[in-house]
Order: sequence, then structure tokens, then C-alpha cells
Amino acid sequence: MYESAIQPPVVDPTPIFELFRGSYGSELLTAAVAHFDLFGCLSERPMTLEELGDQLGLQPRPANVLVTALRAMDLLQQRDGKLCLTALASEHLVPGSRLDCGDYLSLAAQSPGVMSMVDLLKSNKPLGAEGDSGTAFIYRDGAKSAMDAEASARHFTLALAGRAKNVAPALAEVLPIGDAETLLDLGGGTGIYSYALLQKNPQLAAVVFDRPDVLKVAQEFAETYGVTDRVELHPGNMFADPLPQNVDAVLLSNILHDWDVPECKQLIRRCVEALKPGGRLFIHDVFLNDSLDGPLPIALYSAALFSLTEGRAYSEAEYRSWMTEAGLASKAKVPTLVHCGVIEGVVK
Ligand SMILES: C[S@@+](CC[C@H](N)C(=O)[O-])C[C@H]1O[C@@H](n2cnc3c(N)ncnc32)[C@H](O)[C@@H]1O
Repeated sequence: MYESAIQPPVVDPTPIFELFRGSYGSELLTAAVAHFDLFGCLSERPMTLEELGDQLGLQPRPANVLVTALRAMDLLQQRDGKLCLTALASEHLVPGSRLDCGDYLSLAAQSPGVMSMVDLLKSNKPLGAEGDSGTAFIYRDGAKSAMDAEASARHFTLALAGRAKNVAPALAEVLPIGDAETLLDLGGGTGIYSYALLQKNPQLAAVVFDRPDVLKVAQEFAETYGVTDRVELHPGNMFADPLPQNVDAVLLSNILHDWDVPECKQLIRRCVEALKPGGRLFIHDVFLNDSLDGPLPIALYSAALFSLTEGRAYSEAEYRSWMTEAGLASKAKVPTLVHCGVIEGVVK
């Protein structure tokens, strides 16, 4: 008897993911107060994001992640294109002000999580990038990757299954796969999302494209879900190797948030090249508000992505602009589960 990939959870697991990601909020807030004097800086004058980044010695990606979280916490706001303090931050986080709570927050200034976050913000490099372990979830030629060593690839791939098992039934339910016969699941990991779509759509076949050690796990999962006869496992580097061509649909599930903007644009372009005329790209991910000021759970997840990978969470507007640039007509976002949703882009 095979397992079902399309049986949804009885209880929505989203609160567990939110609680788990909560630590990023206190790390970013403590770093801003105790290590960057961010509120002191902005109490002197409003600044653009670029000016603030320069002042604090932060590159655009860490500046974006930190400021998005503080805006989502209602500590910063944007007026006329410049960042300034909210009433909450003005009264309680400006050093030396009568009701300043900064010293209280600074009790955690030297805690390992805060110190590590400060290093990551300053260096703009993900955890593991400079050690022997390599970075989790991403592979680029010439850099050490945890996805290219069997034990760590297995560990991280199985970890993601904890979310994918819960979300895949929702994706299979809402994804308008129509009469598509071929799906390319780029960076497919365990392949669970594809396997749910295969169980739901009997005419469909899928290619799961990922690193060779990850695909060992995808093979096991294909057996568990009883879809081996309709799955091809394709090892490669999605940035450099030829992708299967002339497919009806491409799925990028939780992929683009691992990469910086130039890589996101490159991947979307490569997906469009792989698609048939009229083919469809599905971006399944989380989405910040277009104004990059929340929601808080996504802003905190963005900090997690920033810490572990070369990416961050992006807004729907950011994704749509890259899709348009690549020649796709995008449709309205449809929610799945655990803050995820899917945007469909059709090759014009
Ligand atoms: C965050 S995981 C997403 C997995 C799955 N799509 C999901 O939604 O759970 C990113 C996946 O991309 C794969 N990946 C990263 N860089 C890659 C590359 N250059 N070529 C192929 N696969 C890559 C990783 O091995 C990993 O399985």
C-alpha cells in the first residue's frame, strides 16, 4: 500500500512554524539595539534604506532583511521614501530617552544567537559558507555545498519534507495543472510536491531535477508514494546544465527564496526557455507585502532564509516583475498552506 501525498493535515501546522521562527525576531531586534545602534541613528534624521545600510555597514540584502522585520514589528515606518521611527520606537528604543528599554534588551546582546546573527548581517554570507560543512539548500559551482555530501544532503532534504508533506496536498488541490503531461520540478528535493501532483493527475509525468545526493532521497520517496513509473530523476546544476526542454509546466517550489536577485532572474529565464509555447511556470513560495513591511511571520522567515542561504523572502510584486521581464503573463496568487502560495506565469 502506497502513502498518500494528497491527504491534507487535520490540524493546520502553521502555528508551529511561526513559533519556531520566533527566535529570529528577538535576534534581529537585539542586534539592531545593542550592536548597530539603529534606533539612535534614525532618531537623528530619516534615511533611505541605502543610506541606513551605508551608515550601519550593511549590504543591501542584510539591510533589507533587518529593516523589513523592524517595519513588520511596527518599530520603523517609511514616509516619503525615507525610514523613520514609529511612536513605539521613538519613546522606548532611542538611547538616552526617558523611557528607553534598550539596556534591558541588551541583556541578550552577547547570547550566541544574537552574536551569530550580527556576524551574518555584517558578512552577508550564509551559515556554513566559510566552513567545511558548506551551505545548506544551495549549490553553486566552486563553492562548498551541504547538498553535495550524502549525509548532509539527506539531513536537509528530509528536514524539508516536514513542511512539504503538510503543504503538498494543498498545492495539488489548487494548482491548475489542467491537461499538462510533463512537469519539471526544479530543485525538487524529496519530490513530494511532484508526487502529490502525480497522484492527483493521472496523465502527468514529472522530472525531479536536483543534486545527485538529494535525488537518492527523492527515489525513496517516489517508491513510498508509488509513482516511480511516472518520475524521472535528473541530476544536475540548474544554473549551468541543460534543462529538460519542451515541458508543459515548471515548478519552482521554495527555490527562488534561496537566491539573490540576479540568480532569481536567471532561473526564471531558464525555466521560460524550457517551456513549450503557452507553457506555465508555477512559483510556489512565501510572499512579503509589496511594501516590504510584513507580514511579521514572513519577515522572520526571511531572516531564516537570509541566515541559511543567499536569498530572502520576496514580495509578489518582485516575483511578478521578474516574470514579466522573462516574457510571462502572471495570474493572481493562490494560497496553499504554512504561509505559502503559488503564482502562475504563462509563456506569452
Ligand atoms: C529549499 S530546497 C526546496 C526543495 C523542494 N522544492 C521544496 O519545496 O521543499 C532547495 C532545493 O534546491 C536544490 N538545489 C540548490 N541548488 C541547486 C543547483 N544549483 N542545481 C540543482 N538543484 C539545486 C537543493 O538541493 C534543494 O533540494
